[in-house]
Amino acid sequence: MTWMLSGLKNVPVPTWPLPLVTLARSNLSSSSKRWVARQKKDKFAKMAKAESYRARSSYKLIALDDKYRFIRQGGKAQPGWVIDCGSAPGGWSQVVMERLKNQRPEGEQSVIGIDLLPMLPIDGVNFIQGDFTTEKIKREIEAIIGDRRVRLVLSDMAPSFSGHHNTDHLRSMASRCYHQLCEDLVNFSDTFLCKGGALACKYIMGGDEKELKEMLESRFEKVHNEKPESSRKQSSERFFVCLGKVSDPTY
Ligand SMILES: C[S@@+](CC[C@H](N)C(=O)[O-])C[C@H]1O[C@@H](n2cnc3c(N)ncnc32)[C@H](O)[C@@H]1O
Repeated sequence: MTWMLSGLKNVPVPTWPLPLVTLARSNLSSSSKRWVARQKKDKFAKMAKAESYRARSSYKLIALDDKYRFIRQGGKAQPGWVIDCGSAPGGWSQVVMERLKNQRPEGEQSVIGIDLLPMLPIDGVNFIQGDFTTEKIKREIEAIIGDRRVRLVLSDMAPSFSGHHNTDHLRSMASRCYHQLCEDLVNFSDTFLCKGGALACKYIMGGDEKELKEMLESRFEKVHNEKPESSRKQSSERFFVCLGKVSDPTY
């Protein structure tokens, strides 16, 4: 059985989309049953369903953007690409497209979504399946963006694990994997993000966040540390919102 450490919560959840009622009746561990019960009560899960968002995580991006306005810099969509790393199932890409609505020429794609997993199409989103750190994906991005700039990089990425681990082991592995993902993301934004551009990324608290913040502060004019209301209190995830990249991209 394959398990994924979801970015939305720090409990193992199955990676396939079984209906909650099936999960509730199946032979699940007590922690997974608690997760199913929480999902049924969860205000943001209900809102996501009602508003047709593919994930409750959409509300995390909505809260961050309501506060810092990085999707439409200056209140008006700026030319250039938005890259959504770890985009599947598509909740964040949906929010970006919604906020860019009527602000891009008809038929023009303005968002690149990248994920290890497949993602159902979203109008205006150019999806690439693969690992964002690989040369292959970087070449595909270069082919898409041509000489246009990338003005925003988003990451809600979460590492996935397989096998059976005790909780402490899983937590420490998660912390190390997140840190590596964040470092890879900083290198990625060094390569693609334009001067003046913004980066919003998830990280989890685990001891290395000071080092990560310093890396970001050396590259951006402002680095804000946020915990949106929709991020569960018991989850150690937080978000950095970094504004005003100080240098040009290197690609
Ligand atoms: C919490 S989910 C993202 C949810 C998404 N923001 C949404 O709102 O629908 C995290 C995603 O990160 C992806 N991911 C993890 N490592 C990755 C990598 N190296 N390259 C691309 N995607 C990755 C996972 O496959 C997973 O789908």
